[in-house]
Order: sequence, then structure tokens, then C-alpha cells
Amino acid sequence: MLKAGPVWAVGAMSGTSLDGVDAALLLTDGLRILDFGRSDYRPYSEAERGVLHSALGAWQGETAVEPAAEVVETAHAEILSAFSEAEIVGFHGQTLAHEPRGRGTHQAGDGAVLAEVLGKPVVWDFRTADVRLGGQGAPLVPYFHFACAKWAGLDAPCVFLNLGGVGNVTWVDPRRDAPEEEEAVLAFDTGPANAPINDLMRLRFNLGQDEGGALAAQGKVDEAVVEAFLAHPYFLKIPPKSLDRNDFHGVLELVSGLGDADAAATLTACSAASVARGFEHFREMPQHLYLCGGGRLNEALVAEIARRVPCAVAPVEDLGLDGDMLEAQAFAYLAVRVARGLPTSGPATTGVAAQVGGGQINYPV
Ligand SMILES: Nc1ncnc2c1ncn2[C@@H]1O[C@H](COP(=O)(O)OP(=O)(O)OP(=O)(O)O)[C@@H](O)[C@H]1O
Ligand SMILES: CC(=O)N[C@H]1[C@@H]2OC[C@@H](O2)[C@@H](O)[C@@H]1O[C@H](C)C(=O)O
Repeated sequence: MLKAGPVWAVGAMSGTSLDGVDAALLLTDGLRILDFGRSDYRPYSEAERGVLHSALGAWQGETAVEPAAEVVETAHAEILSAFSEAEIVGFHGQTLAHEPRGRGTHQAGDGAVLAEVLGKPVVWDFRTADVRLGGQGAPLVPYFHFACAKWAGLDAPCVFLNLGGVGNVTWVDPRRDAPEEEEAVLAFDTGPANAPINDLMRLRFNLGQDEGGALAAQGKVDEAVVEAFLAHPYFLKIPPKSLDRNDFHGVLELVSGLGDADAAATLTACSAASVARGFEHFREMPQHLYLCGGGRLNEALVAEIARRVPCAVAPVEDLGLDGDMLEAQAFAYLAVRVARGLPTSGPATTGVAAQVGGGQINYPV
């Protein structure tokens, strides 16, 4: 049983770009952020990344899953064992497959194993209950984005945009008291963010990313391709809606006839255009769009977003937040919420039928 009042929790996230594990400490009572603590990053080795990559799309029981789960559990045991001050752990795991209205959602890694190894309660499997109750199972960070807006003392609607493999936004109204209040948040996945850019760099140069957006900055955007990309049925869907990493894999074909720099510029513009397209769903125009996730370091992507959205764009660092660690901190926050019986998602974030505190807790025996 978790003691009453604020506790130090450590959250860990292994994101869709398969680069490694982020872990971060947060002092919270499950409602407010009281303090941020230290954080760490544990990259996957090339061999580990290969194991994870070949398990993408796999469901429980398939042969690729066991080695992937072992990689995830080992990497998390390593990084999390250095956070002895944490009283509880939020363990997201690695999404291998996500089909909310189909086969469900699948994050590799067993929280019971980690609870044993770490000797602490571990909250995990955050998405399954939400999906079972009709939700998208994602995004789950929105309630934390609301807490961040409160922590930063904001008093007008704003938007947080995470630029990972996939992009996800939360429109937040910090004039409300709690994230689960009606009209306090609205969230959805915007479209692909870095995944197609990374895939292009891998395909044409065997590189992992377009560093700083340097290649895209040299190219010319083919707006006809951006238009064709925006014809994807995903953009007609009303939120809540979520994506799997490879749902937009076909976008690479749209740029197959373009030179390298033009292809990079055009894919970058596609990701930015999908963010701008998302603005039609917001209840009230935000004053600021705050960026987090690795894509905020891609200057070409940030410039394209700023050109296409109708509000100011700034990194979350302008609020005093750490844009690399927000997701890890979010799973620390959500772990405490689960342990305290508070909801972690609701109709406005995942479209779940009713508010749900998704996540299992395992205690060491
Ligand atoms: N310096 C940089 N220049 C350009 N792009 C970068 C840079 N740093 C990171 N990125 C991009 O950000 C990606 C990693 O972002 P992040 O760690 O937020 O993703 P993730 O958490 O794995 O994904 P998700 O949020 O979808 O689960 C990289 O794969 C790369 O595409
Ligand atoms: C199924 C899944 O793992 N989705 C991730 C992914 O990465 C970004 C976007 O797609 C978001 O929906 C989600 O992650 C964040 C942490 C979330 O649930 O809020």
C-alpha cells in the first residue's frame, strides 16, 4: 500500500522510435506535480534494437515476442535499479502492436518480473483496460499534460505536442480544476511525426534520423504530395483516434520519385501539415503550441509546424519542462494515479466509455 500524500515515483518509457529507455523521477500525489527529480537514458544496443524491430507487429504468443520482452525487461531492470529513492514504478513497456478496434494493444515487458527484481510496486499494462472498455488505449499522456500546465501556472488554453515516431497532441484548459473534468482536455494522435523521416533516412543513407532537419532544410516541399497525404482517411476521423507506428508506412511511396532533399522536406511538411490539420478539432484556439519529444530538435520540422499552425510555437523548455523526459514523467504520474484509484484516461482522451484507471499493479513477493 502506498503511503498517503506525495511520493517519489519513477516512470519509464520505451518509445516507438526504439532508440532506448527514458526514466525520470517525479514527486506527486497523483493530482499535482510537486517536484521533478533526476532522469536517465539507457540506449538499446544495435543488437537489442534488431530484436525489437523484428518483433514489431507481433502479438502475445508469437515467437518474436519472448526475446523482445527479455530485451525490454533487462534494459528496464538496469536503468530503474539506480532509482532507489522511488517508492513506486510506472513501467510502460515497448509497444509492439496497437489495433484498438481490432486485436487490441500489446506492450512487451512483464511488470511482475520488474517488481521482483526492483523490490518495489510496479504499475504496468496501462493501455489494455482502456481498449477493452472501447477506448483507443492512447494517448495516455494528456492528464499529465494538464498537470504540467497547472504546474507552469498557465491560465489560458494551450496545446502540448509530442513529436515522437507518431505525433500526439493534448489541448488543455488550465482554468479547470482536474484533467478528468469535462472539457479540461482533448487529445489524439495527429499523424506520423518522425517515423517516415527516419524511415527515409534509413532507406536512402542508412542513417537513423535527419539530424537537426539539415537535409529537409535543403529541399523544396512538394505541396501536391502533401495534399495527397492529407487525403488519408485518418484525417477525416473525429477524435479520439490513435495510430500504430507503421499505419502511415505507405507515405514513403509518395516521395519515391523525389530527390533526397526534396523527399525529406516533403515528408517533414507532411508531418507538420497533419499537426495543423488537428487544429480543427480544438474547442478554443490555443495561445501556444508547446513541443516535446525528439522531433522538437528537428529545426525543419519545427519551422514547418510554425508556418502552418495559427498560434505561437515554443519548446516545453520555455515552461521550465524537460521535453525529452515528459513521457517518462507522465508514467510516473499515471502510476501514482493508478495506485490511488484515480482515472488515467477518459472519453475526451481515448474515447473510453467511462473514466478508467488503466494499469495493473504488481508487488514484490
Ligand atoms: N537532433 C535531432 N535532429 C532531428 N531529429 C531528432 C533529433 N533528436 C531526435 N530526433 C527525432 O526524434 C526521434 C526520437 O523521439 P522520441 O524519443 O520523442 O520518440 P519516442 O518516444 O521513441 O516515440 P513516441 O513518442 O512516438 O513513443 C528520433 O527517432 C528522431 O527522429
Ligand atoms: C500505442 C502507443 O504506444 N502509442 C504511443 C505512440 O507514441 C506517441 C503516440 O503513439 C502516443 O499515442 C503513444 O504514446 C504516448 C506516450 C501516450 O500514450 O500518450
